[in-house]
Amino acid sequence: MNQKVVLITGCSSGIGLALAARIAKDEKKRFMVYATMRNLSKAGALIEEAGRSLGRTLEIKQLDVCDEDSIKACVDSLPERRVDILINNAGMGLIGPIECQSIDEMKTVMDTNFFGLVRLLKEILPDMKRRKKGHIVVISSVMGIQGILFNDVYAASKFAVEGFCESLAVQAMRFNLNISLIEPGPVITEFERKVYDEGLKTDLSKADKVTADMFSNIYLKNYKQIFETLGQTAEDVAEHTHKIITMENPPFRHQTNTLYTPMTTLKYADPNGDLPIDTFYKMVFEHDKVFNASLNFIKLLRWRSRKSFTLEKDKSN
Ligand SMILES: NC(=O)C1=CN([C@@H]2O[C@H](COP(=O)(O)OP(=O)(O)OC[C@H]3O[C@@H](n4cnc5c(N)ncnc54)[C@H](OP(=O)(O)O)[C@@H]3O)[C@@H](O)[C@H]2O)C=CC1
Ligand SMILES: CC1=C(/C=C/C(C)=C/C=C/C(C)=C/C=O)C(C)(C)CCC1
Repeated sequence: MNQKVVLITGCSSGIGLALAARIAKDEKKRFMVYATMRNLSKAGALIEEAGRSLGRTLEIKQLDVCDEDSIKACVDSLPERRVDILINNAGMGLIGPIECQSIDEMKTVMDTNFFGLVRLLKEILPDMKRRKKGHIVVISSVMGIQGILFNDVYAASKFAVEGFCESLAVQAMRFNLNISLIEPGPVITEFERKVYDEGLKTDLSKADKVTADMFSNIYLKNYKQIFETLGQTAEDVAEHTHKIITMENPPFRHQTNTLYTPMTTLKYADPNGDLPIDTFYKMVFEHDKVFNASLNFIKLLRWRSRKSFTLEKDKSN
């Protein structure tokens, strides 16, 4: 059988883990998945989730996207160094006022989210070009097209990824290669917990009172609520991505969360760029009660539809 080789980064948790398991369990067994992570001692959750696909359509390998040697060693270990589909997923978040973040912290975010992709492509792209076959899939974010309050550096890293891929896409086309940017909104994973916990620990003494207050009492206060209301599961994002890699003509950009699209649409609706900024400002500072009421309303609708789905399932069992 002519299986496609899929290499995925950052599979110890969240979206990477869900993606590796979903693609390895493809109904038609179309893929051989190399699920990679920087620290193999964290493989337990993936091993459990992979079940019978482990050793058949899924293998686990070490790869740190910040370490060129580890990328090369991983690619060299693959049969004929072949990668048909690269899924660049490894990434990290960072929130807070820039006054309270060190340049080193910011560099780590850029190094992981942006240069991680660049390092992988430097290793894999020449072979894909030679074979004139391949699909580069990047887990970007809605923050790859739209900045969000207190996500300055994280959004910059995702904008960098998007600018890089958009530039590369024309060249890729010449070699019959596809590039797809997957743009999830909030997803309930370790990312959310890590970013929130780090956010709570931020030393706000370097920020002025207005900024510190905005971060604690507006951003952090709304953060959990946004994830609870609009958040998707990692499995949901994996399902979208599985669909993208099985398409004949995959799109360049794909947003996974329809509840979030009203926000991103604002970006495309105004060439001056003021509309999303004004709207976010008003949502936060002027219409916060309406904004919170809307979130609660969406939460209620989602709870009711989940409840009726469970009842239907119970009836049919
Ligand atoms: N959760 C969300 O709301 C959203 C997430 N995204 C993006 O999705 C991707 C996955 O995040 P998500 O699953 O949510 O978060 P998780 O924190 O659950 O997963 C991140 C993964 O990246 C890995 N990673 C971090 N640094 C490196 C590195 N140097 N080399 C290899 N792997 C590394 C982590 O490994 P380790 O366990 O060793 O730290 C982990 O496996 C990221 O690119 C993120 O930006 C996009 C939109 C929304
Ligand atoms: C929508 C919205 C907010 C927060 C959005 C968040 C928190 C989005 C998180 C997205 C993530 C985590 C993407 C990862 O790549 C604010 C600023 C509270 C108020 C204005 C409207």
